Amino acid sequence: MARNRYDMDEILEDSFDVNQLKRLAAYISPYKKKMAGVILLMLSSSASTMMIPIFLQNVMDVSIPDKDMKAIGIYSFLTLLIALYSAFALRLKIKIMSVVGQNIIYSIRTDIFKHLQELPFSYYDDRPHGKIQVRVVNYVNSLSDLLSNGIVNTFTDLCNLIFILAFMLFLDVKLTLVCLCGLPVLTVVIIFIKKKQRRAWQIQSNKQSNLNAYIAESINGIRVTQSFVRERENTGIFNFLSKNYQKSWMRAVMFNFTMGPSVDIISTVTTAFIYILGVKWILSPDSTLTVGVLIAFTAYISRFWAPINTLAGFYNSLLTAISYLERIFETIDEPVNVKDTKDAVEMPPIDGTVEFQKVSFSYEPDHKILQDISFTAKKGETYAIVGPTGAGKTTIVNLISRFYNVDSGKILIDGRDISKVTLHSLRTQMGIMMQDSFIFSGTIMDNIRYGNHTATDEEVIEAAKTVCAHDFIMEMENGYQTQVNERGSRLSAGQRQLISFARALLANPKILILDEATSSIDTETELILQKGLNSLLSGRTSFIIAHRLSTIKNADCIMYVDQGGILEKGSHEELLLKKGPYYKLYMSQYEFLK
Ligand SMILES: Nc1ncnc2c1ncn2[C@@H]1O[C@H](COP(=O)(O)OP(=O)(O)OP(=O)(O)O)[C@@H](O)[C@H]1O
Repeated sequence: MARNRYDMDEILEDSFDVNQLKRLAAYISPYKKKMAGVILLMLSSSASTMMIPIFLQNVMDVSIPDKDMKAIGIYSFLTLLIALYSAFALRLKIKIMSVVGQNIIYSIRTDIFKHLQELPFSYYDDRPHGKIQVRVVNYVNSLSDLLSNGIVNTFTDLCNLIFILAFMLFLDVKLTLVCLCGLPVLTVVIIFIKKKQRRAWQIQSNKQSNLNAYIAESINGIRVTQSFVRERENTGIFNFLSKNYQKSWMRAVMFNFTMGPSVDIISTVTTAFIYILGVKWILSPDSTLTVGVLIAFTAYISRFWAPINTLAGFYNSLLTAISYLERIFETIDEPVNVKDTKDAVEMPPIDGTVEFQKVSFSYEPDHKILQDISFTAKKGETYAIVGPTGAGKTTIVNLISRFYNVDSGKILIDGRDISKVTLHSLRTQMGIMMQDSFIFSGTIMDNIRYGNHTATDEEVIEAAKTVCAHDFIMEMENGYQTQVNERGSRLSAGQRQLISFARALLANPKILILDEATSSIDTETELILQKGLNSLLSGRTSFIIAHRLSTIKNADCIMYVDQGGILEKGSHEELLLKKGPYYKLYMSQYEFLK
């Protein structure tokens, strides 16, 4: 998959896929009864308001000439009642549809988030995180208007149009035909701008995504930015992206704003024609058209164009929503290529033998990172993986947890191919401490307990003691209940590592993976920690990646990885005797310390 950046637009869909609306309909479906109820309510309200011009006609043509004050009073009272009922119906509609709209949005957002939780590392490797966030938050929110008002209003307005047409035809067929002459003109306007309008909204969604990606990247990298005094350059990039967003937005809304005025112009012109022709027809000697009918008819014309205006608005929000829906469903459809196979079985309690059989792997096609790697770590053994930066050490341990699928070869745990067992049963039996010791917002207790919700406070404290984290935690204002921020910004790098370490241990794993677990910890603490660990590691198979070779000297086996393969392996003493790359690495560190 091509990598995407904040300054790269995502590929736009050319043709509109109706299936996206069908899929949206599936989210709407549970609320169709409520929506139908609201539509009926609105229809009853508009049907009653449609009586008002008829009252007007009667007042003009009958009650005023007859000086019938009682009838005028009744018509006024009925008009007031209808106005009150309409206000009540509108209020109820807003109340119900806001809840329905937000419920639908909630379901869509839940589905995206659930899917994002399952997507493999490779998905996140390939795109800026800001572009993912914008889909979950902004794009989904943008559907709010469509779902809360658009759909119900469209149905109501379509029915209104039919009612109004019926009333207009009832009043005067000729005037109705004059009024309908405006519709073909509107259709031409819609056909003319439709494609451009959709493309404009797609581009706008892209620019919004780029801007979001840059904001997320800038916030994450703010410390580096300020250290290298890059604020001005970054503001320049931001302004450029923000300007692009603004321009794309202006262009897209320009199309939207074309619709309203077009409807207004067409309605004004047809109304003018109706007045001219109406007056002319009234004045002709054999006319049946009365002043009351003409006034009532013109009252209907404005009602006739109002729903058309709303329908045009709905059409606008539909086109906007479609450009967002494309991105939302694209995320939900993103294939989870690291997942349980159909016949996947539960991994039985792991004993601990890990075997790589001719494993090859690449992140990107044609760029092999590991080539035909084979080794077997027996139950309870500590395997250290060393080698130069970028040699593939982290990649090896990521494959053991099946964060990526291998290109070829097999990884077996206790003789079982890990691609044939469920991910859940595999990963719950592993303790993984990654290079990035991510700390979540919450208490220290929560952070350590992250991988084992059922662990008691005592077990958490025990794990913290083992990794020498207990003392510094107790020195904090609320001990284990101290609140830490996302990324653990109020903790030192070493403290963050110790908390992640405790988290990995608490999962009580059969296989423990420590990727640069102690690189930020002072040597004195590391020495104490090492002692505690030795007893803890017994019985568990562990993989330790470390650049500081002093930490892995006692490993059962040390693998030196480089150039896509294992260049040598053996115990510390054996490798020193070989005088190969490990020896050179060790001597360089030894020399460095002298
Ligand atoms: N997500 C990724 N997408 C593409 N290439 C990657 C990705 N992650 C790592 N690589 C590449 O794979 C190679 C091995 O990376 P890996 O992280 O396994 O190295 P490492 O030996 O653990 O390095 P270090 O000692 O610096 O942690 C590197 O050349 C790196 O550029």
